[in-house]
Amino acid sequence: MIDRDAVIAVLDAISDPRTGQGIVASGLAKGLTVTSDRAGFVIEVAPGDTALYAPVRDAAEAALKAMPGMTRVSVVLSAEAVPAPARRGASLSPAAVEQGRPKAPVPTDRPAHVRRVLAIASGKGGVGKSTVAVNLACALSARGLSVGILDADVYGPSLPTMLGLSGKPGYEDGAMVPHEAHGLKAMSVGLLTQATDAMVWRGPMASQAITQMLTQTRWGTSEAPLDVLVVDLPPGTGDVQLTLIQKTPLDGVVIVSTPQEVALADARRAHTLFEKVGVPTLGLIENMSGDIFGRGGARAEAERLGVAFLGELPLDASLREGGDAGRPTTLAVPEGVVARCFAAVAARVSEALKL
Ligand SMILES: Nc1ncnc2c1ncn2[C@@H]1O[C@H](COP(=O)(O)OP(=O)(O)OP(=O)(O)O)[C@@H](O)[C@H]1O
Repeated sequence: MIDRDAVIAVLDAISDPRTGQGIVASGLAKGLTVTSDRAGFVIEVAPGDTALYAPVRDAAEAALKAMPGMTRVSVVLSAEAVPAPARRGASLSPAAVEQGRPKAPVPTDRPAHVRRVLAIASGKGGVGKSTVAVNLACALSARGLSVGILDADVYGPSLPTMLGLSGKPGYEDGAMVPHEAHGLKAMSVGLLTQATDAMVWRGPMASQAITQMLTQTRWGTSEAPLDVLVVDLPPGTGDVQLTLIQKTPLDGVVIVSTPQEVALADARRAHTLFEKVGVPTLGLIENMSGDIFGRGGARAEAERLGVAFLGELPLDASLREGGDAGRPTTLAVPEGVVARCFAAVAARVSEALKL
């Protein structure tokens, strides 16, 4: 059983050559995902810095692989198209936003026979976005809706683990056939590629692959359309996310945050990004709410932003265990606190999306 703190300690023993700090402490390791036997994250650097950071990636990979119980490690070194400081501005600049939804009300990438597309986003990695995506999908399905889930989290695809999926999707009449798990139709970038194949997942290729999975998967048919497709986005507000949300006809987004200020600041940034491209934020969910991280931060933030607060999920070992075992807690313990929380969120989301 790999412990997230142990992973962070291992990574912080490696220095960021620019700052001299540990690579987690310096913010270099992004989107860190730790499951029971795997870990992965992404290092985003300016194009001129790849040679400088390649040894850091190699050292991190070697150090993680040496941890007892670790079966798969994915460290992605990704060079941005423009240097990082300029990129952040560009993500939210009027020029970027100009290309957004309001000017293009009928995006071409709408998947066929899918009534609504709901994104699950977070400003920060590791806040429980995938956990929320999977459990919310189950809760929507429990309302009698036909539900699909697309794991677009190129930095750390966790759907295969969380739903117990393996094997490539089928292919029929020019379209991919999604897996079925717990009544959900499911696709994940993790099923299409080895996550260790770092180079494949550079920005532009990542969004291309996701667009393909979105539009070339048989989610529904004319007789049996899919009611809602839940898309688990990669964490953050960088290029991959921007391209995706500009290309994808999202009907709404649910933003997941932990209660700490750092996570909330990123959640705020995510909300701003979606707002600017015309995708309504259906609400904020506070995850890992409770003693360790505090409570109530996301509710207050939702109020400040003028969006709905959808609920708080406690820090609960069953969520982690359910995720690791491929059995979402919402289904495993249907009368529990977690399932009740997601049932309420599903009701509000259904209403907002007119499902
Ligand atoms: N409320 C919770 N209580 C306990 N563990 C949780 C909770 N929510 C999520 N986790 C665990 O935290 C880890 C990270 O969660 P998850 O993969 O859902 O986050 P994420 O935001 O999708 O991460 P990333 O963006 O880095 O892919 C997982 O091991 C998950 O099981």
